[in-house]
Amino acid sequence: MGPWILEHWDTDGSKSFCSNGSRAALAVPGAPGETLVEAISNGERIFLRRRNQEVGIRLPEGEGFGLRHVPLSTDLPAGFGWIGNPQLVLRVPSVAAVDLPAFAPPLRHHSAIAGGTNVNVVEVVVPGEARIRSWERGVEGETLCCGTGCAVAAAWLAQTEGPSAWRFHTAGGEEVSVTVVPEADGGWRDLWLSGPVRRLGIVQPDPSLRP
Ligand SMILES: N[C@@H](CCC[C@H](N)C(=O)O)C(=O)O
Repeated sequence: MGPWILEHWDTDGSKSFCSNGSRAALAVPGAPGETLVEAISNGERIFLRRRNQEVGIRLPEGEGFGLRHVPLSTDLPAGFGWIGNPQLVLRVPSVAAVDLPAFAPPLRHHSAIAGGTNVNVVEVVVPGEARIRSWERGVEGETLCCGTGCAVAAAWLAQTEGPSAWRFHTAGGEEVSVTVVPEADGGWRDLWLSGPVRRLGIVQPDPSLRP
C-alpha cells in the first residue's frame, strides 16, 4: 500500500501542515494497530505509529526543515524553526503570566518573518519538562495544543541547553512528549512527537459534499 494522503485546513480556510491533525488520523475506524504508517500530510512526508493510547508522528526532516535565525528585537530568548509551518518559540519565566492575546499578535505578523508565524511561549520547569502555550496562525487565537510548536520548542531547547527529550504540559491540560536528534546546522533528525489520541465520535459526511 502507498502512503496515506492527509490534508488539513485551519479554521480560516487556509491549508497547512498539522502534526496533531496527522496524529488523529490513526483514530479513524479500521486504522492499523502498531504498524508504522507512512503518510504525506499537506505535502510533507511523515510517519505515524500507535503505542497503546498514544500516537507518535515522525516530523519532516532534511533540507529546508530546522531552526534558523530571524532578526527579532526581543529581550526574551527566542528560536524560530520551519517544520512544514513556521514556529516562533520564546522562553518566558511563567506562561500563566503572559497576556497572550496582547503579546502574540505583533510577533505573529512580524515583518522579519515573511508569511507570519505561529507563536509559542515556553516555561522550563526542569530540564526536559516545560509548560507551553501557543497562538496559532490560521486560528488567530490560542489553541489547546500546537504539536508542531511543541516539536520546534523541543528542538530549540535541545540545541541551546539540552536535553534531547522533552515533556510539555499544554494549555489543554494534556501532555505531549518530544524526542529529537539535533544537528549542528540547526536541522534535526528523528524528531518524534507523541501524545494521546481519542476518537470523539464518527462523522457521516453530507452526501451532497462528495466531489
Ligand atoms: N496553523 C498553523 C499550523 C498548525 C499546527 C498544528 N496545530 C499542529 O498541531 O501541528 C500554521 O500553519 O501556521
